[in-house]
Amino acid sequence: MSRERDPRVTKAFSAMRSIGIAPDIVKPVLKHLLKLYDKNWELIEEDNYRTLADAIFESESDKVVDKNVVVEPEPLAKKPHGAAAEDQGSSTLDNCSRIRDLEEGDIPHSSGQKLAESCQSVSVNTRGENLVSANTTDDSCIVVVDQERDEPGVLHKRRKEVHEIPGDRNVTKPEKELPLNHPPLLALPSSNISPDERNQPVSLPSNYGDSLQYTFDLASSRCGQVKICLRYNHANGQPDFQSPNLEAVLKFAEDRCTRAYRILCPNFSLLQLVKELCEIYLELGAESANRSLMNKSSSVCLDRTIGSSREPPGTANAERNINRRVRNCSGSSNSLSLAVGGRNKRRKVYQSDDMTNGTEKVKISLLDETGREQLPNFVYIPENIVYQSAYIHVSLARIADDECCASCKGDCLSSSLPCACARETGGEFAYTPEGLLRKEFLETCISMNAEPQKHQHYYCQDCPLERAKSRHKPTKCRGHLVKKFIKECWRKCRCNMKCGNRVVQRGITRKLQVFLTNEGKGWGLRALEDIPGGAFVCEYVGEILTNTELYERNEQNGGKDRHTYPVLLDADWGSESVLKDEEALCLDATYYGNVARFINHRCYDANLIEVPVQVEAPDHHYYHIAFFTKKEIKAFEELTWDYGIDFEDHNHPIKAFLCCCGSPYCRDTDNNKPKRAKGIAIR
Ligand SMILES: C[S@@+](CC[C@H](N)C(=O)[O-])C[C@H]1O[C@@H](n2cnc3c(N)ncnc32)[C@H](O)[C@@H]1O
Repeated sequence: MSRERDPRVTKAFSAMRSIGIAPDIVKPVLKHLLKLYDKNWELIEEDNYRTLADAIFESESDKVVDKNVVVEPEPLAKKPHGAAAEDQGSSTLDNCSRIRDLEEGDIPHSSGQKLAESCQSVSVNTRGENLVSANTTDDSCIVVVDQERDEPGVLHKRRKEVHEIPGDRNVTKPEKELPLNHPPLLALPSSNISPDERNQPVSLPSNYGDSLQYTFDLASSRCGQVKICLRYNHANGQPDFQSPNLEAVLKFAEDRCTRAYRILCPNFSLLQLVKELCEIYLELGAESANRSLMNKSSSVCLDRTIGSSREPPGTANAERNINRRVRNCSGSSNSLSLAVGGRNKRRKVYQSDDMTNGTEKVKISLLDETGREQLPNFVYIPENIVYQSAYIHVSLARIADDECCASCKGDCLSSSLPCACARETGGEFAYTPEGLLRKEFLETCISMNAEPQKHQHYYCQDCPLERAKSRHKPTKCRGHLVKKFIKECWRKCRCNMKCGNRVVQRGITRKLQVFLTNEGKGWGLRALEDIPGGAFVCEYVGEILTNTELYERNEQNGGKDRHTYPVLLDADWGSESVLKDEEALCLDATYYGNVARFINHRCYDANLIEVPVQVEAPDHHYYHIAFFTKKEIKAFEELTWDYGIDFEDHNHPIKAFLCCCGSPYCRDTDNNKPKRAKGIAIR
């Protein structure tokens, strides 16, 4: 009987085939990866099989190195870069074949230069439009940036004038005037690159460190052209060396950088990075007052600029950064704090590549492009922690047998009947096998949030909220919405950690970033990848306080904190006649919290929704607040949540902020009046 092939294997083979890799090459690598990742297909399938493709390319290049013979690889119709099926036509670089398509007169010639098939040069301009390949005589690659400039001290020349700059000995004049959309055709044999009168090239000597067998030259001309020459001397000693296709080199390098430096921008481009390098070089060179800085430390600063996780090239922010000047580099080598100066003013761009200090499974970066904001002062914690008096007693004995699935095995979602935990959720699993909220569950939660008055409420006999406000004369309870809970499987359950009914407890998996918003809301949280609707994003984590402790805390600081972050855990408050003080709980993320403390409010059409999730405690006094996407979210979209503030409630102990959510349904009718106090109590 023939065994049926796992559809995931078939898919992997076909993804690789689409980029020209034969199954016999794929098979051993895939096998190895499956073993390495303990059959975790997600890691292999991620980014359209990027890991698999990388592993194949690595193993192929290892073969070449190991045997010191060139293995003729399968012709790579397309090279994976983010997507295996990327269209080669969208590639930004041409290789030698393109040159042959050009007219003879268009091919750049420099004096005495012979064209060799093996090497290409690339030209880019600041508009990112013109790229050309040409051949040079040695194994170096040359990048030319043609930047039009009109700043004093830097000549502004149109492209067709570029070749007429006196003193620019390195730039070859093409015979013909180029069509407007045609790239500048400049081929510069690296050996001929010499400094012009103004800017000396930055050059690392070939004996810079024992292993550094390359030279790296940067030179600029008066017309604003910057030339980079890279020479790798090892190649000279290898008779079999063949210059690789430049397009492949760039794409490999992009892939490698993306992984090594954890670049999250899908549009990361090495060419853009090179372009920025040239532009920074030009800008520094143009500033004569900074000449000494340029001579002494520019190479250090440039290294840092590139090595640090500034906005990845290719993004709007990277474009903006081009106009900034590096004046000073500070911070330790792994601190990504970088000082960037504008022409007349100093600016600081605070960045951290992981504000969680390694406490989450994924890194979460922090970015302030304006340099205006103080870094948030709080301690990052990935899980809630009791401040002092909150009564949270977690013990196996308190979990009754019918409150867990003690007879389940493997993945509860794969069983035809809902397990005991699912019965606690309301008879059905809340999650799909893909780990998303089921549509009906999500829709009910959204409707409950949008129109709470249409849903059932609990009314406490003795409301802890009112009691905290006035011990002697508490007013009537205003009601607490009866919430829809998720009960996840936990320790006493016999399913495994990969069970589909364990989502929130696995923690953050999405790529997120804390950034400074432009609308005056302070810091905010955004997605760095597309996230489907119904996906878990993060939990609201903070100190677990009793309602009284929260009230006292607020009294003590007199509402001085610009941002306060309490959330009530009031789902069960009305179910008991008198709730003990230590059981009326809330979460405060002001001093201890996670990324959720940065989620800003948006009236009605926020993209996140909070769902109460029970993990360890069997009662509803304590539970987790989990944020799920209401709909698909695009990369770089800010993540928002409707705090449920009644902006008209002027008697609330904490004054609401002036809402700048920008929603067409904004409930704050006061938002064109003078600013109110900041700080809120959320729900
Ligand atoms: C949970 S925090 C969100 C993170 C906060 N922006 C920060 O910088 O730390 C809530 C505070 O953010 C600010 N905020 C949130 N949403 C806002 C909005 N729509 N308009 C104005 N301020 C907002 C308010 O100061 C509020 O007290």
